[in-house]
Amino acid sequence: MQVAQVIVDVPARQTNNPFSYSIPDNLANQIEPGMRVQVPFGNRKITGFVVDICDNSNFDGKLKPISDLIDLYPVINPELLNLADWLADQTYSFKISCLQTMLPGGMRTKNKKKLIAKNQDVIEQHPTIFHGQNEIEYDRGNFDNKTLAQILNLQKAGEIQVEYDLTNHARPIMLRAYKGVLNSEQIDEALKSVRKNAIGQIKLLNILKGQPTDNLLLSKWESMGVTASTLKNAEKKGWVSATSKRHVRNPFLRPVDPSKPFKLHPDQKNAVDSINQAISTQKDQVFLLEGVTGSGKTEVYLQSIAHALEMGRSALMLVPEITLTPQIVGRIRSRFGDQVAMLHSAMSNGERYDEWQRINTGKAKVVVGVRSAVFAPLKNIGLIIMDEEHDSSYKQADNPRYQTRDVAKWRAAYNHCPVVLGSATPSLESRARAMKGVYTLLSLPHRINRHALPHVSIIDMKTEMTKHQSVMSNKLADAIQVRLDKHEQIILLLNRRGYSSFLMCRDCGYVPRCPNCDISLTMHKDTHSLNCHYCGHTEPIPRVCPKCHSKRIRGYGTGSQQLEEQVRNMFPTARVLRMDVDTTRKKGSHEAIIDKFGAHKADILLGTQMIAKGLDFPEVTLVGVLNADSALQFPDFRSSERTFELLTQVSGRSGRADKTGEVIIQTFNPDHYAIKLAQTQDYEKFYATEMRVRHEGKYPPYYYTVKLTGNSPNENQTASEMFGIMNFLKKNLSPEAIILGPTPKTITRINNHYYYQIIIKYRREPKLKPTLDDILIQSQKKQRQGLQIAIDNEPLDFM
Ligand SMILES: Nc1ncnc2c1ncn2[C@@H]1O[C@H](COP(=O)(O)OP(=O)(O)OP(=O)(O)O)[C@@H](O)[C@H]1O
Ligand SMILES: [Zn+2]
Ligand SMILES: [Zn+2]
Repeated sequence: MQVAQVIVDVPARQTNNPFSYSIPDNLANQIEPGMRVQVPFGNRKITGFVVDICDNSNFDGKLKPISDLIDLYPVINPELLNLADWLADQTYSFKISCLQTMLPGGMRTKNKKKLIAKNQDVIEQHPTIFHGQNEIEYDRGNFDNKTLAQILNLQKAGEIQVEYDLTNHARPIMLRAYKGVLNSEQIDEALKSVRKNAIGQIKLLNILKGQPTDNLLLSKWESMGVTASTLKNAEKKGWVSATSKRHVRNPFLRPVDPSKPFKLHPDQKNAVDSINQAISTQKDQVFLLEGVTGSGKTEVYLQSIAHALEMGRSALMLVPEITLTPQIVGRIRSRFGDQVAMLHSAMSNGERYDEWQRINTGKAKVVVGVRSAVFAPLKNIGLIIMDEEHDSSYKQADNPRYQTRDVAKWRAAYNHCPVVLGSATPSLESRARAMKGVYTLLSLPHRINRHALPHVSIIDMKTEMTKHQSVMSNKLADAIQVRLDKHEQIILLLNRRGYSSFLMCRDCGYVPRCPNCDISLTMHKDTHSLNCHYCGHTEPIPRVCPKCHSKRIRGYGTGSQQLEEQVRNMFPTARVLRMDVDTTRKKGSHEAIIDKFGAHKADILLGTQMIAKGLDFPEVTLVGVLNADSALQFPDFRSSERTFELLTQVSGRSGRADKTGEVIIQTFNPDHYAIKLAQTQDYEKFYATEMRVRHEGKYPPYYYTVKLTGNSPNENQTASEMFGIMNFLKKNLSPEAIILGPTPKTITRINNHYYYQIIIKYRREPKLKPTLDDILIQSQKKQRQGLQIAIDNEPLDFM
């Protein structure tokens, strides 16, 4: 008897141990690891992943059998099954959540499925399955195990295709395709038989004469001047045969012109040579490609990907959330065409599924995507690239709380291929590893255009005058005018969305706060509302103060909406675009803004940090940062690094082509080292300074860290549970481990839940892993009492 080991999905009773279920005899050898099944659990049926199959006669038949198959082929391949084990261990999360994370959204729930026959023969040979239809809905109730076994065999043999029906919109679209079936003599005969004025038919026959007999889509025939009705007629006469081809939704909104590789500059060539060497020798070496903004890192990626493809292998390129994607994807597609698949959070479930399918079946060899694409089912990976490796979007905030970099390195080791971490401002962790020789450092110290980096000036807002109560200094306003006069483009960064950051009564000082969270509400003028950016609460903007009824209630702290209004008033003839979360909600709006600005149909692009990174607009010669202090204000050990990185990245958008660029940074902290060093864009000095700060404060990369967060609707309960955990940690860890807290989080209450945290800092702590595993298992019981515990290995922040 065969036994399936199944990781089940029971939210309140999670465990990493699989449960055993018997496989019904007539499905023996049909079920594979990586398929999802339904199994009985208590008196319910639940879903789970098969992780192993064993032939074991020790089980005496008391095992309950698997009740249903959810997948008809493995949706998790052997590499990813292995990875899930490691990931669960690394991130203190349950295997089930790791496995679910690996599937594209939309496939995580139970979907309807369709079986599509490859051709007429399959339909005719299996009347009990297809009943003469080309495609049927797969419903488990309709088939006994024997028929199911037949279906599984057919799918393995490629005779039928299994489609997941994700939503109504995502239903596969079938297109008609026709191919010629006559030989040339038959064609000549047919030509003689048709009437002289049957122009369509004559045209079709002549095309058939010159063409190999491939299946061509109707649209293709139409582009050659053959109509659908001509083809239908020809089908009746037996000149052509018809089939249906599945239409793959195309997530790439616009066509891209092909591009040729550039002749590399010496630094670029050096980098490409080293990377390609590692690809050729199948070495899982990690490179840190440190290149100033505009130094041609992307070209290095492209030529290394080309080499991996030449070696018959695939390539995975990861980019940060949303911002970079449209421009970078365009550049990759222009080089590698249809081999490229994209995985992106702004895609629909259907689009993501289609791309996932193209990757899974080996049709797509190059994957470009955000964080979750690190789980793309690519096989035989020859190169993994992480662009902007320092970016915070690479760390997942929810379970499993993984760092993409670590997953990338795991996959590189598994596939015997190199990883390239690219950045102008590498994370301190990565740079420190490069200094120790764990990573190989490759550097691109010059801009491609050989211009110096843009000139950066700092404006002290404590002393600077501003125009008409605006957030803009006179100097910045003047500089904008100069560029407008020269028809050059400008980027303005204000890292705060909404209209005003809060509302305050000038008479009594009242500030409207969120009823569910410990935070003031943000004013949004377009929706005429006060919004909470944490829980989504909204309420109307009051006309009078709810407390003292004064009419003098006003917004404070300019957000991007208000900046847009101010800029339009100050420069009435300038064409202005705004890019932030609020203007890019609609699908395609992000690309639309980038396209419009790229085509110079606007003069000023303003927005939040979305505009800071990766964009490559040659006409931009001025970048203005309205409030460089936004990130510095956070009480966190990484706030200097974030500030330096943001300022350096946004400065890098200026002067990328033949015109020299300029940057103006407004700040209330002109003497802070992160701002001063961003002015000279001196990463080396920043690295040295910040490493000293981290050393003194016992922060990463000198110390490893873990953050434990607890929350519940009851503050006392949260606090006392967290004290219990702290005592447990103290008892189990060595005296060298530093345990901070429990303390309330910076924003203690979110959505009426109270948050407390404990930080552990350590250098070597062999007992930490078992202790935290224990806490994870214990947290299952606590969860039933309303307390949620999260363990974050190497958290991004201590807030
Ligand atoms: N060898 C080359 N010859 C000519 N032009 C090049 C070469 N390499 C890159 N370029 C061009 O130089 C510009 C800057 O390069 P690229 O965008 O790749 O830099 P980057 O380092 O990735 O930038 P950033 O990190 O600032 O986003 C691009 O427009 C690119 O097409
Ligand atoms: Zn008031
Ligand atoms: Zn709220």
